[in-house]
Amino acid sequence: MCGTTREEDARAAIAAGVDGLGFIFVAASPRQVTPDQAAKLIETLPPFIARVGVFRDADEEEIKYLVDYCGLTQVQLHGNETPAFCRRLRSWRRGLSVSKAVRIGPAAELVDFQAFHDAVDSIMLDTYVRGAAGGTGRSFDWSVVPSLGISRPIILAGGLHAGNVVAAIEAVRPYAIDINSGVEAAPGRKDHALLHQLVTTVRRLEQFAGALRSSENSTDPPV
Ligand SMILES: O=C(O)c1ccccc1N[C@@H]1O[C@H](COP(=O)(O)O)[C@@H](O)[C@H]1O
Repeated sequence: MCGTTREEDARAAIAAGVDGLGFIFVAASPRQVTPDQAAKLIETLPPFIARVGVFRDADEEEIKYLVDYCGLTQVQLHGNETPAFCRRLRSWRRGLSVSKAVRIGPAAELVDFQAFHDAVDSIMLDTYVRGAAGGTGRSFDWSVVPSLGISRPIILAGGLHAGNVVAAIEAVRPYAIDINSGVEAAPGRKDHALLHQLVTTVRRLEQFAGALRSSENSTDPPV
């Protein structure tokens, strides 16, 4: 879950079952947190929860500083960061997970996904909206994803909410999803009921898919 600004939202997200929390360091965002806010929130988190810093065309040294200062385990890059930039961050700190966000839409950014193959740990797909870096609450045409030739794990983002998340997962089959404005009462203030509803929906789908896989793999003879 991205756009964490309050401790009660972090607690609710973890109780609902999210695997990671995102902290936005983008000045234009209504969900922006200061380094001190992020560090304090991160201090309260239990083990095994990913701590993700969200940046847009930030200075490399600033990102490195915030990784250490806040204890980030992952960075999510929403600007024009190049493969070389991503590669440098990834090799700077072994274990730091680097995700490049790419916006998809009618005027989609032209991206050579192969050039990012050995530069990032995952590709985040978000919706292209002119003039916006992210957090638009808008989804894109998921059917284009297979034609993009992405060879890294896909994190699907962009306007996901309890009402469309199953269709989104079925269409894209992503490694993970990122939720943000679809679980908010207002920018930066998560709605705990919406959050619970969305995460429960995803977990149910996972269990269902797991049950299907295990029945397909069953070696029991038919009765
Ligand atoms: O949420 C923001 O304000 C934001 C600002 C700048 C860069 C990224 C931002 N959020 C990311 O946008 C996607 C999609 O969000 P939504 O579900 O459409 O609201 C998500 O990855 C957020 O991490």
